[in-house]
Amino acid sequence: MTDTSLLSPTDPAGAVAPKPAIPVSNDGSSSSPTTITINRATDRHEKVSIRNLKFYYGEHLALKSINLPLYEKTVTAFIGPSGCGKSTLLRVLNRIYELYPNQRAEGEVLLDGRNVLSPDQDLNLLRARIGMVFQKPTPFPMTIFENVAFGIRLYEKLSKADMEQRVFSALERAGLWKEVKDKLNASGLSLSGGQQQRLCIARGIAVKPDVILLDEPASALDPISTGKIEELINDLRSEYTICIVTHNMQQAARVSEFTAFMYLGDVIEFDRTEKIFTNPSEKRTQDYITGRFG
Ligand SMILES: Nc1ncnc2c1ncn2[C@@H]1O[C@H](COP(=O)(O)OP(=O)(O)OP(=O)(O)O)[C@@H](O)[C@H]1O
Repeated sequence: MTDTSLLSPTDPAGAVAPKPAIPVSNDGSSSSPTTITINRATDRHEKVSIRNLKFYYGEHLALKSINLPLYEKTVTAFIGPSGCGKSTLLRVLNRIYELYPNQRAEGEVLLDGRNVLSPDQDLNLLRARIGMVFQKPTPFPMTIFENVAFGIRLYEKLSKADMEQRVFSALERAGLWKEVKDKLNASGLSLSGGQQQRLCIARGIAVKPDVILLDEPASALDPISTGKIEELINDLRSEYTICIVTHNMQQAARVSEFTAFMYLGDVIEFDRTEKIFTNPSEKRTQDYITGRFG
């Protein structure tokens, strides 16, 4: 499987006063109990709009009805206790779940206004636009250069010189160039875990994605490698729409601008990260971030 993808362009930078928090029900209407708070921002462009998204593993409803914006050139963190649906939500966004039987999604995931769940969506193109990096680094058993070139070849025919330039700049962008420039023909598997993870990020960036999905990208790494991944996320946010699943709340607070707290297949609260971690609207969010459960 190819685990890369791309993301897009513009971000209306600027700090804007958020709209008042609107308690909404699971289906996004605003009429029901104050169990869910989705606090949309007025100063951001919605790159991805998730609407009434349900997801099933066989008969098991793993996502109940998610309504959520993902803002362009913004890092959104997904937090919540084990099994709440964080990874499942990421897996829906680039339809990677379709590699497995008996898994299905309902609802809409609009990328630049177009529903990527529609049957006529080209899956290769989708996975180029929305790339994914997994918890465990997944370099291919080929050279460092070829690991990055591989994804590009799936989508584009480049001259040798253009290919080299694209690969080199992806390695540079992923903060790996200095460490690998003298051994581009060594196996990707010969790198350390942290380097392998940055190689996977380089592979994703190389196809010029719009969105990058990071599923616990640093949880298998030592603190120094984790720091490098966080630096890289900070560096990439100006160009890409980034979603990160993490169990590390300090990490979510450090790297993200928005945070979604998930619980039992629902997004319970979505807001600016600072609000979530200092003054959440929902008691369940408060209980989770203060360690009362999870
Ligand atoms: N392949 C699968 N088949 C059936 N059920 C699954 C499968 N993968 C996940 N689930 C179920 O879907 C729900 C959501 O799982 P998911 O892995 O998305 O949670 P998560 O929040 O990412 O958990 P964690 O933090 O432990 O990684 C859980 O109830 C889980 O048991």
